[in-house]
Amino acid sequence: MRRAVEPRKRISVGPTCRVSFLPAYKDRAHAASPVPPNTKEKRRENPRLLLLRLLAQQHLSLHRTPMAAPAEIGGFAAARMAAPALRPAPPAAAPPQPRRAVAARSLRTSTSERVAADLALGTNGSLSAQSIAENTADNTSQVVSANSRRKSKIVCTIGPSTNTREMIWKLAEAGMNVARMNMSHGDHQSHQKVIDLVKEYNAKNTDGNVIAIMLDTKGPEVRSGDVPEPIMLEEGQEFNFTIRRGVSTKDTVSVNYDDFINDVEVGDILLVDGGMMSLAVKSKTADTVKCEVVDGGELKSRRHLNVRGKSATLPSITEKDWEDIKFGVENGVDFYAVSFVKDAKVIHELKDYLKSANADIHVIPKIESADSIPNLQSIIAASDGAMVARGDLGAELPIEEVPLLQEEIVRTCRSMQKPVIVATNMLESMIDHPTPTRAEVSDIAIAVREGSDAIMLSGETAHGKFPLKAVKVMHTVAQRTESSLYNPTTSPSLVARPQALLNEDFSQSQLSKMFGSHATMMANTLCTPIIVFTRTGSMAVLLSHYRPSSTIFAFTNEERVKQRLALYQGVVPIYMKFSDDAEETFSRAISSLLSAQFVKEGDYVTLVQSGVKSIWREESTHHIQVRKVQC
Ligand SMILES: Nc1ncnc2c1ncn2[C@@H]1O[C@H](COP(=O)(O)OP(=O)(O)OP(=O)(O)O)[C@@H](O)[C@H]1O
Ligand SMILES: CC(=O)C(=O)O
Repeated sequence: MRRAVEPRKRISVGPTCRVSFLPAYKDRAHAASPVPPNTKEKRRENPRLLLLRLLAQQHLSLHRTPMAAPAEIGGFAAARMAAPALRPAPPAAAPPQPRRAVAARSLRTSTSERVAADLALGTNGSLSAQSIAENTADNTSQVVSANSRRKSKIVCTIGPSTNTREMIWKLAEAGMNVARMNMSHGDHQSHQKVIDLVKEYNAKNTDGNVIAIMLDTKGPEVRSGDVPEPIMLEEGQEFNFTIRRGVSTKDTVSVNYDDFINDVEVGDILLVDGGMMSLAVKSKTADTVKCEVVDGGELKSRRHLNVRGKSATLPSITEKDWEDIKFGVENGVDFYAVSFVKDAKVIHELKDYLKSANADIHVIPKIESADSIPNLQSIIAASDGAMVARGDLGAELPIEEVPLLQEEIVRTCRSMQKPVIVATNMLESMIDHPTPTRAEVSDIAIAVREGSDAIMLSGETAHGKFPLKAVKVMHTVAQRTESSLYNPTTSPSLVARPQALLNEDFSQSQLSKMFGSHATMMANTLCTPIIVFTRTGSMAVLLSHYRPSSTIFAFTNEERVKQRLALYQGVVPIYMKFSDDAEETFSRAISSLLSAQFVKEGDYVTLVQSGVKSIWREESTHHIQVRKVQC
C-alpha cells in the first residue's frame, strides 16, 4: 500500500514565487524572534530569513550528470554571486503574493541548462508559505521529539556481568549501540555466544535499534599472569616480575612477554592496570625484574603492565590477534578496535588482509601507544575512525596529556569525517556504586561537547555491579548535554560552513559536502528530522559529520551498511529494500517511521537523496525535499 507522504504536484516557478514565499516566512520568523522586525537592518540580520533566502536562491538541490558539466559549476558560481543580492529587496520588488501560491516544500535545482527551483504545491493547495512558516515557528513539539533521541552512541563492553541473553537484551533496550568484545579476556567460545546473541537481537528488532559488533584485539600488551587469589602490594615492599611461566607467590608473579626483561631498564616506572598501582624498577637478572612498590593495591589475574613513556617492542598485531581477526571475519563482525597501533603501516596490513579475505569490516585504531602520537594524522587517514583509549594512553604518556590528546584525536577524526570513540573510566565508580561521581558526569559531557561519535563503557558493563544503571546514566547525561548543543537558532557555525566550502574545488566529493551541509541547514531551519537513502552509507556519514540538530534516519538496502552506521553520531540506521520506484521507496520509509513512532502525522521531514548510486534516477543526483507526513 502506498501511503504516508502527501500527494503532490510540482510546478516550475520563477523568482516571483520565491519572493512571495519569503515575506510570509519572514514575518512569521520575526514573530518568533527576539529581534523586532521593524527595521530592514534587523531583518537582514535574521539568520533564519537569510538561510531560507539562500536556500531558495541557490536552487538548493544539485542535479549531477555523470560527466561534470561546466553548467554545474556555473550554477554554483551564480549562487555565489547571487548571495549579496539576498538583502531585503525594496518593497516594490517584493509585492505580496497570493498565499495559495506557496510551497517551498520541494526545493530542487537542476544544473543542466535549466536552472530552476521547483516548488511543490499540495494538491489541496493547503500548504501555503504561511503555513510552513507557522509550522516551523510553532514546531516546538516536533523539535523536542526529534531531538529527544540521543545522538551520541554508547559502546558497551560485554563480560561476565552482561554476557547472557537477558542482559544483552536489557543493555540494548537501555541504549547500547555497539557491543564490544575484549579479546584480552574470554575465549572464542564465550565471544561466539555474545556474537550470536547480538545477531539474534538484531534479527528480531528491525525498527531502528541496531547493535553493531566490535572486536577489540588484545594487541602487544604485557600482562601479569594468573594468580589464584589477589596479592596485596604494600608501598615500599619488594615485588618481582619474572618471564618464567606459571609463577605466583606473594612477592613474584609471571609476565607473558619474554622481551619484558630487555624493554625494561633500571629507573623505569611500571604501571599496573593503567596506573592503579605503580612500581619502580630497582634491578634485573636474566629472567626477573626486581621492583619496589610505589603505589600499592590488590594485584589480580592478568593485569595490564605498562612502562611509563615506552611502547613494547612487539608487533602491533600479534599471532593471537591474527587468530582473533580471522574469528571476526568468520563471524562478520562490524568493527575491529586495534590495540596499540603505532603507525599507519599496521592499518594497511590489516586492510590488505581484509580485502584478500573479502571481508567488509571497518578498522578503528586505538590511540593508546606513546609511539602513535607523532603518527596520528597518517594512522587516522588510513583507518575508518579511531578510539581514544585513555587507559593505556594515560599510562604510556603523562596522565595530564590525556585531555589534550583526547581533544586533538576527536578534532582530527572530525576533520576527516571519521567516527571517534572516547573510552575508559567514563563511569568507573559505577563498577561498584549505583551512582556516578560528578566528575564522571562531566567527563561524559565533555566528550559529547567535543564532538565524539561514541562513548564507551568498559568494566562498568563487563564486570560491574550496575551495568544497566551505567548505560542509563550515560544515556541521560549524553542526551542532556546534546540538548544544550543542538539548537538550530543558536548554531551560527552551521551558517558559516557553506562559505568555507565554496572556496574549495567542485569535485564530486566537494559537491556532496556542500549538499550535505545545505541539507543540514535546511533540516535545522525547518526543525525536521532527515531521511536519507543510502546504498553505501556515505551520505549518512556526511550528514552525521555536519551534526544536524535532529535525527538522521538512514535507510539502506545493505545489511553491512546498516550495522556500521550504528556507530555514527545522530544516525538511526534502518534496513529496507529499495523499490525501482523512488516514490514507493519514500512511502515505505515514512510508513516504517510512522509504525515505529519515530514520526507522526503532520510532522515535516527532510528527504535527502543523493549519490552516485541514487534511488532517484539513473544518473548521479543530489536532491532535497521537505514533505509533510500523512497517513
Ligand atoms: N570477555 C570477558 N571475560 C571475562 N572478563 C572480562 C571480559 N571482558 C572484560 N572482562 C573484565 O572486565 C574488565 C574491564 O574490561 P576492559 O575491556 O576494560 O579490559 P581491561 O583489561 O581493563 O583493559 P583493556 O581495555 O586495556 O584491554 C577486565 O579487566 C576483565 O576483568
Ligand atoms: C580501551 C583501552 O584499551 C584503554 O583505554 O586502554
